[in-house]
Amino acid sequence: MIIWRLSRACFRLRGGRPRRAVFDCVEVMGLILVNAFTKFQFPTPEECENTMNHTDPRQDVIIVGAGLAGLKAALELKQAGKRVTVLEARDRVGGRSMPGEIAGQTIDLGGQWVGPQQTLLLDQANTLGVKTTPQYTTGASLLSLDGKLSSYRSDIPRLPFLSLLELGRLERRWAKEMRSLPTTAEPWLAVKAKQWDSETLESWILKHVHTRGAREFARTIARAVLCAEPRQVSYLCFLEYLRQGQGLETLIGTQGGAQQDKFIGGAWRIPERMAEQLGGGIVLNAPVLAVEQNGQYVTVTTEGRKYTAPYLIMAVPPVLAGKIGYNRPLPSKRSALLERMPMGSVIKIHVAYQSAFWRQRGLNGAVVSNDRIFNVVFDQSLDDNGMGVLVGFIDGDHAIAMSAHDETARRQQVITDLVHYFGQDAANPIDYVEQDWTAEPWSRGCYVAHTAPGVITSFGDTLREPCGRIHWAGTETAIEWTGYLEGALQSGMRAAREVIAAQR
Ligand SMILES: Cc1cc2nc3c(=O)[nH]c(=O)nc-3n(C[C@H](O)[C@H](O)[C@H](O)COP(=O)(O)OP(=O)(O)OC[C@H]3O[C@@H](n4cnc5c(N)ncnc54)[C@H](O)[C@@H]3O)c2cc1C
Repeated sequence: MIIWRLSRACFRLRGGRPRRAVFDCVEVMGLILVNAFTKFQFPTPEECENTMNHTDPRQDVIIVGAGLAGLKAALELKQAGKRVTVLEARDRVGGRSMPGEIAGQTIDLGGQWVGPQQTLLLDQANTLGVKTTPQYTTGASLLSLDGKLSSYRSDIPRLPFLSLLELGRLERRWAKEMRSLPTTAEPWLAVKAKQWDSETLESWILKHVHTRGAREFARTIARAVLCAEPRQVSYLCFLEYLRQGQGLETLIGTQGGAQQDKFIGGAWRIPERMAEQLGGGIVLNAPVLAVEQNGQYVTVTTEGRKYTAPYLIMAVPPVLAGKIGYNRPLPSKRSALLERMPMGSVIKIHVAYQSAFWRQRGLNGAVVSNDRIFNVVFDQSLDDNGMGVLVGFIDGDHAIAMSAHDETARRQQVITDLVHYFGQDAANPIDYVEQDWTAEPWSRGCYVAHTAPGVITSFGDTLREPCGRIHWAGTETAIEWTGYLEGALQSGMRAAREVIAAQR
């Protein structure tokens, strides 16, 4: 309108009608003023701040989450010459890998063990100068089954003869069934996927395992590895977890298994050093609230800031990815999956004593129990001579129940259980440290997400599928060792590769 009036004024001037031209010019100025007042809106204080704080849009990739998956993706992208910003909700990096201290000894409040099969993690640690030390295994382990305490010297506890026979058969059956799953981590494509995903692990146990000892052992295993009750987990989900962890023996094993070694000084040093290697580009205390995909860019909103880049890697637990707002809604199948991948429940507890008194009695400090609340325990002492430290877990339903109590009540329960296992020597610890992962708002539980029946076969195929410019990482999306530090690294590498390929 304004342009039309201006060109008409010029035309009238050239045509020798100056009075009409002046009239047109006045009209134009009036129009400009009206437009300015009616269309211009003052930005809200929030918009002002957002505009001021908009980061450099020349970033190539934004990564949400500075756990091992997000950090690995960032390092891979940096190595490929990409500019990366990592946004982390907490005031520290590492996520489910977290430092702690008991009586002056550094400890892992989150992930800690590594097995010889976990080569990405071992290589990563080696590159960063983080060394391993074997888990202490000298001596006998303890089993507390239905109130009865016994000791054993292998990874399989001493059970009644028939239970042991059945347990052997069960292990062989699980090994065979897990081998029938695709090695590409697409369990929904398995020939028996629908059948195995139509029941819980508990209903499967009730149908196929008959002795009490073998049943209880199977249930304890599920609780120990997934921190969830067998009635909450689909049988297909459990089998896929076994497959990713190379079978039951490897998953629960110490020598030759996933608990063979620990990291000297703590596994948490790995993400810490990865962050140092990145040399900047990590924004802490920056919970991502919303993600907008517009044309060629993704814009991410944190409290008071916006970040823009062509691609985004979401490296947070599924349940938290589902809480973020998306301007272009995720495909309904994908949303449905995020809403149906709850985390397990676990409280990790360290207890320190003047000495590792159990070692002097020929025990290695390891305990498995079906009848106690503090039901999985390991030795965490540095050596034979100094302070003794035990580390263990309260998991599944027990974790939810104990989370509702205060620390004094939990401590009392833990010490009571330790006295049941190790006798009165365990009654007087010198220090106690706990980490309740069910209460962590930026994890919402641990170690890993699981799925109930029907979820994998209905929605599972969207697990790693990019949604526009959003790519997915995090241990839950791993192809091997989901739930572990190894799986987190592997998922970060895969997501980085996807983004590099998409940018070509
Ligand atoms: C008690 C315990 C014991 C374990 N034991 C072992 C073990 O012995 N060996 C082993 O290999 N693994 C173990 N694990 C599992 C291992 O720690 C995890 O698999 C791994 O750390 C997951 O890494 P990740 O990067 O996928 O996710 P995370 O570590 O969860 O990282 C995700 C990050 O995203 C951040 N975040 C979440 N939401 C947002 C948001 N909206 N905006 C910004 N940031 C956000 C979180 O703060 C977090 O830092 C254990 C875990 C726990 C808790």
